[in-house]
Amino acid sequence: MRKTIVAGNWKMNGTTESNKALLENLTAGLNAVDGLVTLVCPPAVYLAQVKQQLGNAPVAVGAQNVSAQPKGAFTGEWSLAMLQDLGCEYVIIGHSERRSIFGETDNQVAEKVAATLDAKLIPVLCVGETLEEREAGETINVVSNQVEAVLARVGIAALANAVIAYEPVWAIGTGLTATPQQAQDVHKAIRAQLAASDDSVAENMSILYGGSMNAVNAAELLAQQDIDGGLIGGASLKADEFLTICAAAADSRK
Ligand SMILES: O=C[C@H](O)COP(=O)(O)O
Repeated sequence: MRKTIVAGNWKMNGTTESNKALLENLTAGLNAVDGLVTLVCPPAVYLAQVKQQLGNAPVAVGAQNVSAQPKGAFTGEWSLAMLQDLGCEYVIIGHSERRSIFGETDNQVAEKVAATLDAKLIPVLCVGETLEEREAGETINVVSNQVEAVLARVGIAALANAVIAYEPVWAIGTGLTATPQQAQDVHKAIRAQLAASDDSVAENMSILYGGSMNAVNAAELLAQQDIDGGLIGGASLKADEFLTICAAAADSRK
């Protein structure tokens, strides 16, 4: 059975104090559940703090981005070796904010995924369409091209070690959520795309939904057959909301 993953993307939020309180509340309320991964992705400057505070708690730590370069004169960047050094296990790659604000291309995203897989960390590859693309009926094409760019670079066998997150851009931070059916349709299409290369990779791939997932709508989204967790922004900054989503994810496995 594929893993269910509840990932908190803290984006550019937090302070040493607020991180400490958030993690205290989170770990106090969290129940370890077989097959359920709870993941937090703080800003890079706080990765060491978060990793240290979590200790042996059943919460994995990920970065929100990484350089595909191994080392050297790349001011402002950090490497996979540095993330390994800190004990990070996951890296969010190709988030729509990286694509739209920082101009990351499909090729750059593919290089980052390839480097992350080589380093034996787990990439969380983000894909998703804009509102214009959805209204033009292009959703499946857009998402499938984003997946294909990575598939063509790393191959299906390596991609088996990744996680995919479908995040409709129009639902991110807007309070607008894809309906469970809209999300399920895209997740199903992604799985079918993978199955065209390898049935077993497709069957075992965790495909997360992201875009205004919260304590109220999580259960219904997570009940969909092809939704295997969430990539949560705003609601991951509140321990009680995030814990409610984790509980809904645990229930969805029953
Ligand atoms: O990475 C997380 C997504 O961008 C979703 O963010 P949101 O839950 O604030 O809409």
